[in-house]
Amino acid sequence: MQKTRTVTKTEHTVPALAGTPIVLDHVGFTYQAADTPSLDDVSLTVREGEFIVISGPSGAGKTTLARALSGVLVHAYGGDLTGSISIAGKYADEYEDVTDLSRQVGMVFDDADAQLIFTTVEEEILTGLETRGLSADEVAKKLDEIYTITCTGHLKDRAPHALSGGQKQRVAMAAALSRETPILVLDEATSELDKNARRQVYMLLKSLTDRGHSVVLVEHMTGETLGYATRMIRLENGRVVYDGEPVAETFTCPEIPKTSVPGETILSAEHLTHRFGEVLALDDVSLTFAKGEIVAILGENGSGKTTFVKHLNGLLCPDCGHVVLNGEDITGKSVSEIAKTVGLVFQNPDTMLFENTCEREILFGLKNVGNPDPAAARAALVAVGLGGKAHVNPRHLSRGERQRLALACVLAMDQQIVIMDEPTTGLDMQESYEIMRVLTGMRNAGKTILMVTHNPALAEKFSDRIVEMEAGHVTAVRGGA
Ligand SMILES: Nc1ncnc2c1ncn2[C@@H]1O[C@H](COP(=O)(O)OP(=O)(O)OP(=O)(O)O)[C@@H](O)[C@H]1O
Repeated sequence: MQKTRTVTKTEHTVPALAGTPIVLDHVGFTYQAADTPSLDDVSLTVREGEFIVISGPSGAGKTTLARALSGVLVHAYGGDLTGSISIAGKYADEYEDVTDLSRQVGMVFDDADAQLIFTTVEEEILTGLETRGLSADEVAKKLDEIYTITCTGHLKDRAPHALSGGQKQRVAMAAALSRETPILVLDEATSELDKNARRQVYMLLKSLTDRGHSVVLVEHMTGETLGYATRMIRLENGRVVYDGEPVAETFTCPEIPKTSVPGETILSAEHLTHRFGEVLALDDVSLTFAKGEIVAILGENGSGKTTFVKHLNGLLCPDCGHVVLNGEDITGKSVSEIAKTVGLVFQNPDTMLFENTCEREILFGLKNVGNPDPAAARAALVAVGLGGKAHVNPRHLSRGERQRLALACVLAMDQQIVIMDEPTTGLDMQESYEIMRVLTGMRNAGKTILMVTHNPALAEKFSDRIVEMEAGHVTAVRGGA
C-alpha cells in the first residue's frame, strides 16, 4: 500500500518500470478536506526526453497532477489515493521521503516564496550543487552557467525574500536546475516571468530534454510553448481530456464594448523615487490616471511595477515625490483611509487571504468599510465565477480560483480605483477574458483600473493606455485598444 496520511485504497498495479521516468496507472486522488476528487482515473507515462505541457482551466487538477508526477502527493498530502505512481523504476511510496524523491525529481512550484529558504540567492543555488559531489572547480563553473541561463548573477548577494515576484521565480528555477535531476516538474513556474524570460526558460527546458531529461510543465501560456514542447495534456475536472501533439489552444475573445470615455484625472504620481538600500527601484516616475480608464503596466521582471503601484495606496512611501488622489496629497494619510478609495490586489493572492470561507474573506473587507452585507459578498463571488464556493475554505481553492477570490474581495468594496498586480496569473485564456469582462464593466461604470501584467496581448486588447517600465523608469506611454 502506498502511504499518504489517510490513504484508503491503492495498488501497485503495474510494474515500476526501470528506465521509465514516470508511470501513473489509474490514479485518483481526493484531498482530505474535499468532497470531490481532484484527480479521477488518470493514466499516463512520461518517457525520457519528453517535454510535456499540461493545460486546463483553474481548478482542473493540474497542480495535483504535478504533485502526483513528482511523487510528493504520496509523501506530503493527506487524502484518498487510488491507483499507482512509479518514478524512475520505484513506486512513489518506496522512496523514504520528499528528500529521497528530490534526487530523481526537481520540482518548481507556482509559489516561489514557499521554496526559497536561504539568506542569499547564491546559497539557494549552491545547496543543490553541493549535493552532487562535484569538485570545487566544477561547482564554480556550474554556478556561473546557471547564473547566465537564468539571469540571476546580478542578484547573487541579495536576500531571496526581498526580490520581485519574477526574480523569485528565476531563483527558484535556478535552484531546481542546480540539482540536474533526470525529471523536472514545474507547476506554473513561469507565471510571473516577463515574456522574454519565459521564452528563455522554454529554450532551456528544451535543451534539457534534448539531453534526455524529462520535463513536465504546467502552463497557461500554451501557445508560447509550441515549438519547444513535444506533447500536450489537457485536464478538465480531474480527467485527461487530451493527450497528444502540442496544438494551439484557440479562444476567440468576444469584443467587450467600452460604453464610456475616460473622464477627469483622479490620481497622479509626481516624480516618485524609491530606493531599497542600494537598489533604485523607482527613479522620478510621473503618471496620471483618469476616471473610467483601464491602464496596463508592462515591464521586465524587477523594473519597478509593483513598487510603483504600492505607492498609490500608501503601502510604500516615496523617498522623493508624492501621490495626489482626488486633488489631495496622500502623504501622512493612513493606508486604511486611502483604501476607502484605492483597492489593491496583490501579485500573490495568498498574502491577502486568511479567513476560513470565501464569503467570510469578502465580509472581512466589507466590515472594515462598515458594510458587512452577505448579499454584496455573494454577488461579488458570482461576478468572478465562484458563486458555488461561498462556504469553501480559500486554502482549498486552486491558484487561479484564489486569484479570482482576491478580485471578488476588491470588487465588493466598490472603491473608485482598483489596482491589480498580475490579475490573470494562474488563469487560462477563457478565465482571463472573464476577469477582463468584470474589469471592463467596472471601467464602464467610471472606475479606474490599473493592472500590472506580463501578458502584452491582454494589455493591447483591453486597456485604454499602456505604460512600459524599465529599470525604475517609465519608457513609454501609448494608447491601447
Ligand atoms: N522589499 C524589497 N527589498 C529590497 N529590494 C526590493 C524589495 N522589493 C523589490 N525590490 C527590488 O526593487 C526592484 C523593483 O522590484 P518590483 O517588485 O517593483 O519589480 P516588478 O517590475 O514588479 O517585477 P516582477 O515583474 O518580477 O514582479 C527589483 O530590483 C527588486 O529586487
